[in-house]
Amino acid sequence: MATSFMSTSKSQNISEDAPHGNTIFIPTMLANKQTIPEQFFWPKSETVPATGILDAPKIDLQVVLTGDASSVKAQANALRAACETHGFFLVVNHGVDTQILNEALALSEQFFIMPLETKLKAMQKKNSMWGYSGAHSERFSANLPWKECLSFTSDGSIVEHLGSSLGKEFEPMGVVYEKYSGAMKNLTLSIMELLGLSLDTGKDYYRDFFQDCEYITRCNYYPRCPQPELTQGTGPHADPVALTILHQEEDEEGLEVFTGGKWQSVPPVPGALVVNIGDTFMAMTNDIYKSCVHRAVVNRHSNRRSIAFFVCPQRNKVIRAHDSLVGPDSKRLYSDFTWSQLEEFTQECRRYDDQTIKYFAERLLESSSSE
Ligand SMILES: C=C1C[C@]23C[C@@]1(O)CC[C@H]2[C@]1(C)CCC[C@@](C)(C(=O)O)[C@H]1[C@@H]3C(=O)O
Ligand SMILES: O=C(O)CCC(=O)C(=O)O
Ligand SMILES: [Fe+2]
Repeated sequence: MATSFMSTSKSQNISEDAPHGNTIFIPTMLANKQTIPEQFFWPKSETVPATGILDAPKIDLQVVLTGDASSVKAQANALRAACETHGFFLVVNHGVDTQILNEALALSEQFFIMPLETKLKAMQKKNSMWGYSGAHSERFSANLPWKECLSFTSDGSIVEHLGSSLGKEFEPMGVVYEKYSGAMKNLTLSIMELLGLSLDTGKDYYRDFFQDCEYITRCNYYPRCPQPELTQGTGPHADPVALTILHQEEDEEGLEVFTGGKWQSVPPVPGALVVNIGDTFMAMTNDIYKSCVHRAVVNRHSNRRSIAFFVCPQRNKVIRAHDSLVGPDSKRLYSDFTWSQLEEFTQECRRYDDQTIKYFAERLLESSSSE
């Protein structure tokens, strides 16, 4: 099937063999138009503006790692209060090198403003999370998010992947994202220690479980949009993974959380990283901690960049709530599962949204009761 690419210049000679026969939409090439294609329209119910600012606690990691017992307990209690309600918190004094954080953001923008031909060389292939995506239009044909993504998975060298798909001149870019991912992995393990303390499962319980975790480092680019009120940068969803560490650029708002019955903005805080509980960790707490619905909105005046570090358990490890978290008066809400099963469900069975884990849990219970 011939495939067209939505670009500003019809004469642009670009590849005709887009994956899966979809029309590929490239938001950076649509940003200067007066209107947006209808494929980017989202239901009005999902584009209700935010009416509040989230009060997310600032967890000081230096205090957690070096403070006295009472200071650590105070941090653990603040973390618990946030995770029991909306699952979002900020980490400050996180120890991640500011230069790596800034370089990773800057390099992502350099990639997204490159010619389409270059970006298409790194196009995501079917059933692979690795690579470039233009509004996920290679996968979906409606409710497209107004964003472009470049995702790096932990199953291989980012340097080799970029070098082989884009050319040796991109290998230094791979070095930056390998350093970035390594720093985020270390930060993840420190956060897992505090989560263990906050749940009284012990400092090492989740740290040990996620020692061999998988991850996806995803650069998001949200170009300015001529009709932001009609679309979404990233639609309402809960992250299916265990934990997400989000680095958002300091002078652009966009991230919003649905909690307290309304959308609430999570404005950038200089020096802070945003962390949110994902569905997998919520299941590991038998829903004591919440994986909240969130989204990213866009605007007509400026671009926005973010880098999401998605933490997933090693794909065949059994995900099961610690016995101490399933009280005598409560039942296990999830049958045992693996990340591999949940990831397949998100990619194959239905498009990811704010109900996915509910449907997945029902599917698990059905299959375990039929065994
Ligand atoms: C397993 C995953 C699927 C998505 C990336 C991720 O690694 C974790 C978050 C998921 C996602 C961001 C949730 C919202 C919808 C989605 C399609 C997106 O907007 O990017 C999801 C990601 C995906 O590429 O499927
Ligand atoms: O870019 C953002 O602010 C949020 C992105 C997000 O929620 C995601 O990629 O899962
Ligand atoms: Fe998310």
